[in-house]
Amino acid sequence: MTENDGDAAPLAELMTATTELGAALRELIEVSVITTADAGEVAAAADLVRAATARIGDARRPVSQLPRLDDPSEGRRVFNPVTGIANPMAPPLVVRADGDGVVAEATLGLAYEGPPSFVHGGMSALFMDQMLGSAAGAAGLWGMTAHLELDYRGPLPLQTPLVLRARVESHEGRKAHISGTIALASAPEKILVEARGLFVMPRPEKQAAYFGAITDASGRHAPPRRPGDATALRPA
Ligand SMILES: CCCCCCCCCCCCCCCC(=O)SCCNC(=O)CCNC(=O)[C@H](O)C(C)(C)COP(=O)(O)OP(=O)(O)OC[C@H]1O[C@@H](n2cnc3c(N)ncnc32)[C@H](O)[C@@H]1OP(=O)(O)O
Repeated sequence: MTENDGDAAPLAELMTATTELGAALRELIEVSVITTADAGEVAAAADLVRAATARIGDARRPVSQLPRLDDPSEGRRVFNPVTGIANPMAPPLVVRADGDGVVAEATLGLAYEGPPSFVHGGMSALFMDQMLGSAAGAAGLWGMTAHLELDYRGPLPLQTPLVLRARVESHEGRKAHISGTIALASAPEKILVEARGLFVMPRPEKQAAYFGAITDASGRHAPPRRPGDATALRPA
């Protein structure tokens, strides 16, 4: 938590409630694409969802303001669309250090479908982008995706445990070359998706232009104290 978060108890309560909402929405998304309920039931569900949206929809933060629950200087982004526990778009991937890289497991439902019964290729690119970025972070580097390419060697089945890996291959100056793979957890040696990416730490003037107006939940901005803290919020 950052020092300006105030009392820890309400924040813990907010984290619990927000995580609960994320989990409930994740279930809702999956059920919404897999349900065989009739039209009346689906329409009634839509009304319920709109009522829920109205209940919390009036209080909104601007895009330049980080959520109260985030602490990017410690890598906590609860609404990240791949790893964020509170973002229903995220499986979420739980990325952990493993050897000289990072690893995560995922079992994807029908909300991620591309070809019938298989994962959408764009989803694989999204997950690889995040995994490559996490590998950079785990190696003490950071950068924005400058180039990302994938080879799809075999389709990824839905509802089947997958294993995702990434590692930094080389780095020099502001550039890091990072690779990643996706395979079935039951056959980890048979690579189905291969990714290669170039991550570049933006030059200082670009960092300032991109992130200079970002504030924490109390409206305060603090300049980065280390390369990974483009939106660092700890007081200098
Ligand atoms: C245990 C786990 C812990 C984990 C703990 C941390 C977790 C943390 C996870 C976060 C994971 C987020 C993962 C998602 C990451 C995004 O989604 S980032 C969003 C998508 N990317 C973007 O929007 C970037 C858009 N592009 C840009 O803004 C600019 O092109 C860049 C990338 C900032 C580079 O601009 P710049 O700083 O002016 O760099 P520039 O001087 O042009 O180029 C520098 C060098 O890179 C080369 N380069 C630049 N672009 C390219 C290119 N496209 N192709 C080839 N070479 C290039 C240049 O040729 C140059 O090479 P050298 O001449 O130095 O050899």
